[in-house]
Amino acid sequence: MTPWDAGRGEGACDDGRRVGGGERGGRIGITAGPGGRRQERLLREQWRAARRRAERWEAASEGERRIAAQLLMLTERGWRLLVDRRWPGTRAANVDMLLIGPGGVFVIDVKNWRAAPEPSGGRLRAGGFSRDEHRRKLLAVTKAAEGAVAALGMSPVAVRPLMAFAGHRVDSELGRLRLLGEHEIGPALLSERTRLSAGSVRALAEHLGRVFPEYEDPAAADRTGIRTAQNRPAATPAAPSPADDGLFDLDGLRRAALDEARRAPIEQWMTFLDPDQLALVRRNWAGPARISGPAGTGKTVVALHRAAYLAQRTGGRVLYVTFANNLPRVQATFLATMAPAVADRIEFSSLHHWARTYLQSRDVPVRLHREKAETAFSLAWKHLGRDSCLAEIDPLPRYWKEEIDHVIKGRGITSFDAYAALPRRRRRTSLRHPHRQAVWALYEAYEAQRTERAVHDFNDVLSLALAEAAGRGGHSPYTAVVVDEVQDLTLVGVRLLHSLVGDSPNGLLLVGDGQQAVYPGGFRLSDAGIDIRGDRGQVLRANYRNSKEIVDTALSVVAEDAFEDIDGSRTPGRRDVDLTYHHGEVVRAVLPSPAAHDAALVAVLRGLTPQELADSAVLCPATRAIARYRRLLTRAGVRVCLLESYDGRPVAAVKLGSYRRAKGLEFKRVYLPRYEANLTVGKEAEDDGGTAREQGELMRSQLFVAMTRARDVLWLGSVRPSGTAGESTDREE
Ligand SMILES: Nc1ncnc2c1ncn2[C@@H]1O[C@H](COP(=O)(O)OP(=O)(O)OP(=O)(O)O)[C@@H](O)[C@H]1O
Repeated sequence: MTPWDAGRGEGACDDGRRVGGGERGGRIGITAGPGGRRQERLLREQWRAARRRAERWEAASEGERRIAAQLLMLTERGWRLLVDRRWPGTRAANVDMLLIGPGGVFVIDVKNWRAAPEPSGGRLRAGGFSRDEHRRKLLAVTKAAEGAVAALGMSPVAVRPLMAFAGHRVDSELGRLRLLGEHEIGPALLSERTRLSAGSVRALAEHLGRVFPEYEDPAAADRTGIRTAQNRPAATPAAPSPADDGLFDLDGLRRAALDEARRAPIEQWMTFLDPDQLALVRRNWAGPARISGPAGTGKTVVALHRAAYLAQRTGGRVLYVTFANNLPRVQATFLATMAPAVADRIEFSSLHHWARTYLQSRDVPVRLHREKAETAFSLAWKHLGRDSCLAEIDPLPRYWKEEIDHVIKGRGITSFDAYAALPRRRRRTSLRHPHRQAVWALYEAYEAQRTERAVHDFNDVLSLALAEAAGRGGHSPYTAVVVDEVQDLTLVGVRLLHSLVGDSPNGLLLVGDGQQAVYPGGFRLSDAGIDIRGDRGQVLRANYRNSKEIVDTALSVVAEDAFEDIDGSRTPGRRDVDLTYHHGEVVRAVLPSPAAHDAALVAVLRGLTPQELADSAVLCPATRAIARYRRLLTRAGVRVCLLESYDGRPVAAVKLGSYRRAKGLEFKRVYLPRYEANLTVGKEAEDDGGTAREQGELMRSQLFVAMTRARDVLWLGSVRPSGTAGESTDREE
């Protein structure tokens, strides 16, 4: 029985019957029937041939030769193996093997130990003795390999250290280090998810072959255990610096990787980054840092790679937080695909969920009760709001609830004096002193009603967590905190996250874009006591998601809406964006009636292939519309997956959700039925002193976010009764 048979029997393939190519790294496929028997025969022949080739190596043991033979089997499936290489920058140190294949780059140290390895307390032991120096050396060589592949734009998350043990059965992990026995190594590597194309494997192997030249000190033969007996070069060339490495068409490599990713489902994750992005992933920052940039510039990509990189480097835990509930699930799925070795050390959570769990773990009672808190507000509004001067500005309670949530409680304001003097960021409607007094009275009445009911609202949860975190002594459980979509957090939320890591080097990373704020209110980083200076504030500028047509359409919605970012800078709505993607198109479907509009939407969705449908989303401004389109589509036989249930794994259904929930996500095709309905809000009301203008601006921001989710097609549905001036159909649907 070959180790490959063993792998099959132990479930290295999902169903033990298939595969070959696809999402796994060129895995061996055995199917039942005559074809399966043929494949099995081929497999056995390959194994015998690999064993013969491995015999040519002067390996110290039969077990090591078996490992070599297993890796040679991989070379039949598009993997490249570099054996016994010199560690650049050292004279005597060597690297046993570098293996490059669809599953990534593996830096391999082969061990022929009598005793089995015992990972314990983050250290490596065997036979009762510490063997940790071997772990440390392998991690150091891996770092050199990460630096080498970075020259080709490859993220460090695709490089993994691996110790292979001759004569033992092992399959475990020690931090980012994978420990595999001679039986386990082949099947384990083949079941790695595909992340590199054949062209990338070739280019990386050639590049690494030059950076890590063949080892040539014959005296070291015994030490390395495995070495080629033939064709040893007479002299070893010096390792070229990446800059001298003129043989690579880096852009070509990246383009090929991208073309491949674009054909794949939208959930495919990236291994190659651009040099600016990669530099941010690997950067050493002396304190809190911030990455901003327009929609689609790769902020989340960088943040996820950075989280994985920090988890790899530090061995500690990383907290990755966003405001929205659904996003952490999706991002956790992406990260687990991209960097499985560290996935269990990166915690993805929405801010409120994290705060509640944290308070529970500290035995702080939390009585979050949304409905009772809403009742408390309704009563306060009835008694003190609706007949006050506030009703002159906006007779509906919603605006005033937002004022309390986002401006007063969200910013941790606890006295009227502080509120009276507060610049109300991102709130356009100006409030004079009597209005602020009325708001404060409403706030106090709400707090009294809420306290009477003994319940908390969402802001209370964050304030309680902040008080607890600020008062706690000892070490934080996190070495780093990454905050995505930071513009939607409240000031108290940002203070809370800052308190977990303080100003420690590489501790806090804030990622976001003020133009995509979809909640009212705002704050400045300086209000949170976070000082981001010099190179710790970085801006990404190249949009990788949207074509010019889509960007122009989205920007035209917010063109008049200048916005203030969390660093206090003011930017015009129509900002400059560097475009790199050119394939997306805008399709406008202008229909004479709501019924015709909906029929057109259904028709276009029904015309999609299952894969196209899976890469599509229908986005609506409000919950009522979502319920309506859900019924409509389901009745028409179009499978629907609500965005709140989507977790980033490919699912054969069109996604459906609100503009807000689509935040941070992207789809190949985005359908916005009746998109223009919100465009006019607040336009007529311009400066009448009311809140319509501000609310219109918020709706436009949300529509902007929804539009910029589209990569290949942005479908804009609208209704204009026949004969209405300006009717047009840019493309028949
Ligand atoms: N270097 C790159 N080369 C090619 N594509 C890239 C690159 N960086 C990011 N992308 C792709 O661009 C798209 C946008 O990336 P991402 O979601 O990280 O952007 P973002 O700035 O967070 O967007 P938003 O703010 O709109 O949510 C993704 O499809 C991502 O895979």
